[in-house]
Amino acid sequence: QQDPAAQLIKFKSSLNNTGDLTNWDPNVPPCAGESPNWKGLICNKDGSVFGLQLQNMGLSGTIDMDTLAQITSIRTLSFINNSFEGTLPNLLKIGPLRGIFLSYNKFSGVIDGDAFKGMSSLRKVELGNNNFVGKIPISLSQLPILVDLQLQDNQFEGEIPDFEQNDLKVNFANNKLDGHIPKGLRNQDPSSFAGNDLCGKPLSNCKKTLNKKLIIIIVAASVLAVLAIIIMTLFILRTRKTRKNKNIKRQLTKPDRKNTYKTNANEIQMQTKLETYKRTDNGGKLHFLRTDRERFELEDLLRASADVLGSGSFGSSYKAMLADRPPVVVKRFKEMSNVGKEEFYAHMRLLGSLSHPNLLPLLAFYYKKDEKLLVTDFAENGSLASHLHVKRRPDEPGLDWATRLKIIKGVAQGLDHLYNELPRLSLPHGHLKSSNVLLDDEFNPLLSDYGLVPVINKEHAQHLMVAYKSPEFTQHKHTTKKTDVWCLGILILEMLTGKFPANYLEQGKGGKPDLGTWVNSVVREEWTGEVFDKDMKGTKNGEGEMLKLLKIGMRCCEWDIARRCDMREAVEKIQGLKEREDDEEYSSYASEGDGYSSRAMDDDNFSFSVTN
Ligand SMILES: Nc1ncnc2c1ncn2[C@@H]1O[C@H](COP(=O)(O)OP(=O)(O)OP(=O)(O)O)[C@@H](O)[C@H]1O
Repeated sequence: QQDPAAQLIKFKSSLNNTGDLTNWDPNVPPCAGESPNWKGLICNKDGSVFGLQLQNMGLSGTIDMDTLAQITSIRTLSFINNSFEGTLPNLLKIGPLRGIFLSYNKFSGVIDGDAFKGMSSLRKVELGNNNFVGKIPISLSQLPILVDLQLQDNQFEGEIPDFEQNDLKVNFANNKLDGHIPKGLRNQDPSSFAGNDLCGKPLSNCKKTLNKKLIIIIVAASVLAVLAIIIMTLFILRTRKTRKNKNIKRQLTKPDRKNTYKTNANEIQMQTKLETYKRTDNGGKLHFLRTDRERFELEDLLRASADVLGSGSFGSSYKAMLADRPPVVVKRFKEMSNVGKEEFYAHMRLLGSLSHPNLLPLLAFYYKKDEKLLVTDFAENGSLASHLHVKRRPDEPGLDWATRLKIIKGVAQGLDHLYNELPRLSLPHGHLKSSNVLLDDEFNPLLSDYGLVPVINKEHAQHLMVAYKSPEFTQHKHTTKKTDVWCLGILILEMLTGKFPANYLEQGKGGKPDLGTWVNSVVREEWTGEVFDKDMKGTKNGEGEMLKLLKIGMRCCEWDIARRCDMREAVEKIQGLKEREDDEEYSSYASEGDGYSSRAMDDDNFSFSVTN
């Protein structure tokens, strides 16, 4: 890049009223490492310029984007509360910008629809309290990782484009906007839309929609009245079995935290299913795999009452309440014919021989050519996924930091055991994700669905198993021993941020960022303080260890396999995290608490930058 000092001096020459910038001295380097020598700069550790923060300085004149674009390390520009006039500067000149802050100036005019087109790194856009007119530029709604958009107190008019970004917070108050509030913004605070002519959630219903709805309801009611007799007759004519099946559907409700669907109908479903097994496989039997458990037979399962736990990528899972013993889980697998019967039996025996406090034991299996059942223990506290992502009651606390740390340590130990015991498998786990981390009554983690890659049909595995969402597979169609490490990294980031990775797995679809972009946006931005799950309590003094874990997660998610750590290193680093406050170095970052408002992180280091 061009000499940044010279470029900054040139940039300054197009500004008026630069009394606050007198220490911009061409003979002194702008940055000494991450400490700025010149006022209003944010510096990277390597001494390059990360951003300009020229706020409240009475500046006016021209923001010379061509000159700033010569400083290729620039990622954020703030000119809040100055006296700049004219149209929006051409931001596309600095494509990788992550933040642009122009609120409280006198900018005016229409902003071109494409003004933000392709700025895929842009996360924060603040244009509030100016005099912009015309439509909200549609390209803003297409920014994949936008989280903060402030357009309040301008004169934007017309309808709001369809914003659909996850985690986006907007403020459109006091403009001249009208029409429906788009679906993707229904969860925003109502005050963000005040002072416009908008309708629909979170504001009151739109009149037209109400009329339409009323008409629909009246028409539907008349049609229903006419058809009522026919429907009644049909009901009477239905067979008893059909009625039962309808009940099954009706009675299903949303899962609770332990993912159980409480309904008697499910019992019938499971028993019918298992009876089918018995009939079609010559009275085939359940192959029990453990010597450390009391044995049970298929008949015991048939007699058990059962709840549906849920349906995953392979089939449904049921919780079966056997008489006089703890409940077990029966999971149906439809796509498990990758190997012949003998090989399948051998592989099940191998998995059934594994024993570790952090592995959900495989108790038994049932074999049929195109469908298999695997029987495991039931985990009392459901899955990690449900604790992170299912909506809680207000009185239910989220998982605190100490519990999350205990869980990730257990996960690491379980993986370590799999790597030691299944050295011949290239993917000893293969399907590591938060719904396959189950929690016992004391919130100890138990890994499930491990070691199954060899028996799952290849096409199905590649379509649905987590390991095949890794960058090495999506890009180069191969997996390695480090692929499980990538899954571990995603799990770590999910636990720390509370975000659901599946939302990011549909690569590039619907304007969503692909998973890689999401991971990068989590770890590379200067918002480390914001990144942690707000529902994670007990973080006081734990920030240093949380940051260390974030860094481990990032190392595990490294796209470049050569740079990604291996399982051994990941496990050792996780085990090295301190659990107790009085441990030495526990609160290594805590003392810096008040001095920063945001933090930046690069591949090898965390760095802190003062922005306010
Ligand atoms: N042994 C178990 N104890 C308690 N809950 C379980 C158990 N096994 C599965 N569950 C829960 O039941 C639900 C359905 O699980 P299932 O394994 O069928 O699908 P999944 O994990 O969501 O997806 P996949 O099939 O890709 O693994 C999940 O929420 C899971 O966490």
